[in-house]
Amino acid sequence: MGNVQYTLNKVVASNILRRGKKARILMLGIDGAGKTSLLFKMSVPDYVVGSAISTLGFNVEKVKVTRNVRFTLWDVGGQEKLRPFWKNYFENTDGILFVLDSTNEARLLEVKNTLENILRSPYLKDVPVVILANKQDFADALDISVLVDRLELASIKDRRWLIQGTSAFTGAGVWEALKQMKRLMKESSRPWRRG
Ligand SMILES: Nc1nc2c(ncn2[C@@H]2O[C@H](COP(=O)(O)OP(=O)(O)OP(=O)(O)O)[C@@H](O)[C@H]2O)c(=O)[nH]1
Ligand SMILES: [Mg+2]
Repeated sequence: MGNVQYTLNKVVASNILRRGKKARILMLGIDGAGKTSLLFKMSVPDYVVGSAISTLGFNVEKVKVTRNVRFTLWDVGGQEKLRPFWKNYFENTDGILFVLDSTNEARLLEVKNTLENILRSPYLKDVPVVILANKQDFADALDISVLVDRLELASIKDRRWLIQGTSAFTGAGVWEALKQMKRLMKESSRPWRRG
């Protein structure tokens, strides 16, 4: 009997390993930040950023981060009138990719308020956040250190977070962002959603 149970446990364990881990990642940020462009840069080989079509609903894509880890990425439209719907996507989220346009200094306060609102949600308690300082291919993009300061990121003390420069145009930092997210999730005490 003991042996049967032992064998059974081993089979179950190996099945879980083979299936790997799946995580639900939510991409948020105000309109024009580059969420959809980054989503496709992450999931579509040879993707080239195109004309601006603001997202009215959502896009969802799967990406393989490592042999065992897959992310389901949800990109939700960021126009102000759509933001009240974001909360419908919060439940079961394992990680937040918060995207901002590093060239748009005029909207930084809006970006700051938007991020703070998201992080207040009880559904997103303890959920790690990677802030993507996007459009770093532009010469006038704000430096990471300036963004840390202006967005008062040091005041985020209730979860793991980091900021990563990206460009959906060149692809710079895009892969790193996914790896960093995986690392933050691993470090967080929160259990992963079973995929
Ligand atoms: N040069 C450059 N352009 C970018 C980058 N990321 C996005 N863009 C452009 O910025 C515009 C807005 O990008 P989107 O990906 O549509 O932005 P979004 O965050 O999905 O916007 P909503 O769907 O309205 O919430 C598009 O014209 C993109 O081509 C980038 O890293 N570099
Ligand atoms: Mg979009």
